[in-house]
Formats: sequence, structure tokens, C-alpha cells
Amino acid sequence: MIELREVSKLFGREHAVDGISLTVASGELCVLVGTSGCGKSTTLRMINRLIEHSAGQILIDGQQIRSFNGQVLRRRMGYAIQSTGLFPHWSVARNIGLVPRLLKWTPARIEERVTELMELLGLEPATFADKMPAQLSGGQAQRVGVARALAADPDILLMDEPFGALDPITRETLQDELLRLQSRLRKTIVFVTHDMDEALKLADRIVVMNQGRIVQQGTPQTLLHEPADEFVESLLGGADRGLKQAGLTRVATLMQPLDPAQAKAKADLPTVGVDDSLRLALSLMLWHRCESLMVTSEDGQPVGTLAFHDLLRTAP
Ligand SMILES: Nc1ncnc2c1ncn2[C@@H]1O[C@H](COP(=O)(O)OP(=O)(O)OP(=O)(O)O)[C@@H](O)[C@H]1O
Repeated sequence: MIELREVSKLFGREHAVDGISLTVASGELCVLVGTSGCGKSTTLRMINRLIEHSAGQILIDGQQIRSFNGQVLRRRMGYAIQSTGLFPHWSVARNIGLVPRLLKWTPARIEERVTELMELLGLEPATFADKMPAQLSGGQAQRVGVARALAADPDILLMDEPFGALDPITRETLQDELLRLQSRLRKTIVFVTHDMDEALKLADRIVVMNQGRIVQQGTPQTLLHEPADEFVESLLGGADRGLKQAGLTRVATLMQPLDPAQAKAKADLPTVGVDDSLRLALSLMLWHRCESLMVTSEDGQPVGTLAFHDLLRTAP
């Protein structure tokens, strides 16, 4: 668990962070979101002491971070950043093995761990282990950055706009992979982004910052339903909120079970997956100009139907 109590950071006389209090529970994915310069990166870097806080307390599992040596603390936490920070003259495998090497793991254990992580992140070891960072695409380099952050199996992962420089499709893929990894690894993650759509998709809890302060924190649903003020509302996209809400809700929540007597008559309807979002369902209805869809299970079997009027039941 990470706790920030009335934490501030002053650069000269300027408050980059101004008395924020925040608790991130173990296993929680907490996203800090806000416009440029609001203090997100400074907050993240205070947690691993790349930046020292000026006032307040930061605790990891109840212990003040100042009681740890800074380097020791950083080795206990994964850190992934937008520019990846990979060493350009080191191979992918050597980059991933950095922290285990610093922790003096045996070469055999490091090799085993590097191979395991490359497989976990979808980087075929035989193809990528010996490549140099310059030979990687942006998406592959980010995967290496995340693998390196996970190398020593830290409980805490700090991620600063890790997918910020990627094209939208690669970015979506890596977001999906982070969610898949998180459902398996249950790390305590603090993730910084300026992109509210990314925050809504990834977060268990979103913390909205403005001018060094926290203006609201809550689940994606809470923010969408009850934005604290106009600033939060504008970050959420104002009138677009209905679509964003639909993007967070699964088809399964509103579908009607399939009536076997009607199955044949509905067999020609366009299909949507039970785990797809209502936003996708709406898009399919608009595209196919139809008012209902057949809902299929993961293995493609029809399990229900979803009607246009059902979608209106998501309204708050
Ligand atoms: N080393 C520094 N020295 C002086 N001022 C700094 C320093 N680092 C950050 N700041 C200032 O602190 C404020 C918060 O910066 P920070 O990088 O935390 O914002 P951010 O929300 O992460 O922004 P961005 O999304 O643009 O990265 C800004 O006004 C910035 O100019």
C-alpha cells in the first residue's frame, strides 16, 4: 500500500504539488490524470524518491520512504516511462535483466527470468533477446520497458505515460495487455497519463489533478456520473460522457437471454460478443442500421439478444 499524507513539492517558490493526500491499496491500479504541468510526474517521482518531497509524508506499507536508502527503494519498485530509458548499447535481454543484476541474482536465474518476461510481454526470446533498442519499433521498445520494470517482481509499479508516444492501435494493444497482466499479477500500480480515455479504460480509481492539487478521485463510473466540477467534466469530454459510459459497460449486463423459439428468426442479426462494450454494440447498430443484435459467447455460440431500447437502460 502507498500512502501520501499532505505531500507537497516546491521548486523554488512554486508549488508543483500542493498538499495532496492519497492512498493506493495493494493490487489497485490508480491513474493520475490531468493537464500538462499539474504535478502528475512529480507525484510519481516522489514515490520512488527520484524527487524528494518538501513536506508531508509518503509511506510504503506503513513505513516512511525516507527511512529507506533511495536506491534500495527504487529497486523494490518497477518504473516505466514514455521514453523507455533503455540503454542503447545493451541488448534487449541485458536491458531487461538490469535490476536482477544489481540485486546480484545468479546468471542462470536472470536468464530464466528474462525469458519468462519476454514471453509474458509477447516478445519471442529467440527473435528479440539479442536485438538492440534501435532495432525495435516503438511498441516493442515499450514492451521491453515494461518487462524491465517487472524484472525483479516488484509489488509496486510506477508508470509515467508509458504508452504516450505510440500510435493509437499499438497503444490500445498495450493497454489491453497491461489489463491482462494486471488481472494475473495484481501489482500496486500508479499510472500517469493526460489522456482521460486511457484513464477510464485502465483505472480501478482515477485521481484528477489540477495545479498541484487533487480535485477529485473515484472509480471511472463515479467520475462519469458525478464529476466534481467543470474542470473534471471538460476532461471527461463534456457531452461525450454517454458514449464513454457505454464504453465501460459490457454487453452482458443488458442482454436478454436467447428465447430458443426465436433463435432461428434472429439468426441473421449482426453479432456482438458478450464481453464487448455497449459502445461497440451501438456502433454496430448504427453501421448495420438495425435495432437489435445477436449476442455470442466467447466460442461464438448465440446466447442472447441486445435491443436498441436496452441501451437506454445504462443512463444514470
Ligand atoms: N526540476 C524542476 N524544476 C523546476 N520546476 C519543475 C521541475 N520539474 C517540474 N517542475 C514544474 O512543476 C510543475 C509540475 O510538473 P510535472 O512534470 O509534475 O507535471 P505533469 O503533470 O507531469 O506534466 P506533463 O504531463 O506535461 O508531464 C510544472 O509547473 C513544472 O514546470
